[in-house]
Amino acid sequence: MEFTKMNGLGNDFIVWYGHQELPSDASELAVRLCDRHFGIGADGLVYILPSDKADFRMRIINSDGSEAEQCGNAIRCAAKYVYDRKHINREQITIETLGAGVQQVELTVENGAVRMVKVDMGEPILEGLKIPTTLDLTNVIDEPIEAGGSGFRFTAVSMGNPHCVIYVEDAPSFDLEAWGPKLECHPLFPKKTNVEFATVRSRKHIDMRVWERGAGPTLACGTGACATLVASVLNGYSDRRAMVSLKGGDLDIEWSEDDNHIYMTGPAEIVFEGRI
Ligand SMILES: N[C@@H](CCC[C@H](N)C(=O)O)C(=O)O
Repeated sequence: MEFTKMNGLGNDFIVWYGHQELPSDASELAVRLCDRHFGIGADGLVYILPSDKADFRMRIINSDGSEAEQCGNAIRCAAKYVYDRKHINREQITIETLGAGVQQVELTVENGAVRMVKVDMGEPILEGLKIPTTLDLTNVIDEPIEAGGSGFRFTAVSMGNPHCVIYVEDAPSFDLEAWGPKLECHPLFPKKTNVEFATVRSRKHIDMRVWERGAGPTLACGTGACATLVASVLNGYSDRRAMVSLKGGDLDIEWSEDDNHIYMTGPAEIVFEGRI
């Protein structure tokens, strides 16, 4: 099987092109191949498939074998892959996702290769988060949550996949390993959650570190950056457009007042090709 290794700000994927559908063993393959010692090593598998609604369809499997509804860094990688490998010759393309519908993607091309990708990530979902009991389902903003004997406050945002955004004093030095796993599997989130730890540096700049559902600490999370910007606006901390700095680099995120959509702009890279 031939694969391409790609990343978006260090959030890395094994990318497959040419399948008609997700293989039935995709989950086991993800666990084996994403292993950084016994496999190829990656945060997830990305399948670029045919679509009857868009130019392409993307499915993403986390390194633990679970499937995610959406992935911001992977969609930028998929867009670069199909353009650079000449499967499409347009700078505006559409990609269907499992949980966030069809997304419009705009490519910045230099010397025949994609350098930057802007994705219309759609509208953030603030309603219907399956959080039971006392919390108001339509507005889970700055609510208390307890994990491992410690108290935090969180804002819940879905970008098609679930995110729990928590503000901390200094995100880059925050102990992800201590709190990430406990919050990922917190009973408030029946489908588990991605957890973002954020520090607002100014109204236009947010530092964020992520503990991803099904993958643990990754260098970047595109949907997590979008969710963090939305949470920061809802809490009154930031403007509607800000740079979100992750361990692997920066994303430009805008929550448009005109159409309520989130626009994410960032790079994608092909690292190598291989056969397994
Ligand atoms: N890294 C991603 C998100 C990947 C999926 C996530 N782990 C989940 O299970 O929801 C991104 O860039 O958005």
